[in-house]
Amino acid sequence: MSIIDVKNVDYYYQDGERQRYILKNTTVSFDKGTFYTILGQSGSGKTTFLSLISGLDAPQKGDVLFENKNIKDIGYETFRRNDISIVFQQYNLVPYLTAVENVLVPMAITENKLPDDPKSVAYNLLDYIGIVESKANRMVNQLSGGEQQRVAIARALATNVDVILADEPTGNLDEDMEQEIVDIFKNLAHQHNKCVIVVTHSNEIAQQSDKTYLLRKGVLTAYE
Ligand SMILES: Nc1ncnc2c1ncn2[C@@H]1O[C@H](COP(=O)(O)OP(=O)(O)OP(=O)(O)O)[C@@H](O)[C@H]1O
Repeated sequence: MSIIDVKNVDYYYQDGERQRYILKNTTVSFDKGTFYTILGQSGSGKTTFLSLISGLDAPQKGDVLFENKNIKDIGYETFRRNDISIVFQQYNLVPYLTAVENVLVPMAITENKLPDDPKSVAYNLLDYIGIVESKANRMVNQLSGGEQQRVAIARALATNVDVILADEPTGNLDEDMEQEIVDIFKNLAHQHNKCVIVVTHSNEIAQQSDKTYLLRKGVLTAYE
């Protein structure tokens, strides 16, 4: 059974009198244990697609299902808090907190059952992702870009969700760092059975994913 189903979704922006379609009658499913990329040029609607499957925005027509339940019925806020995590290009960390404090933030918000000692879990997650304890205790704005993105991924894992979404997660990083981050995503899908969906304009990243969809002129097609 798929974990996310997009069913017959239309999404458009009103542009004066005209409706500008970003998605037209889109149907697609995503499974656990798989690393997906959504490939599209700038302005093709990748971020919009991610907003719809993360419950940050709602389609004008059609439905998004999580574990066969409509996310509208789960409640968008509840869905965002408990069922998915997002990694952003700009990291979106809280600059005046340490790395480990950033990882603790979603743990304080989620309703998911968490281990008794969230702090040691946060240190373990950071360590797993390559941030040792001395760095975990630093303010995040004193870490490099690649390190900050690792903290953002550890934060995405903190609530133990099955779906990890990412919007151009390596857009600010050099090639070596990009490869390390892509390897982490692969590992999360293949060793930890997560559903990982990365939107990107990078063919190099798409080639390393298990399945790629191309978004162009409102149409999402499987890319072989
Ligand atoms: N709130 C809005 N109102 C009207 N048009 C919008 C709005 N948000 C986005 N758009 C337009 O919709 C199109 C798709 O935007 P989106 O940000 O989803 O594309 P993208 O593929 O993520 O682009 P990029 O890679 O440059 O971030 C763009 O042309 C954008 O200008």
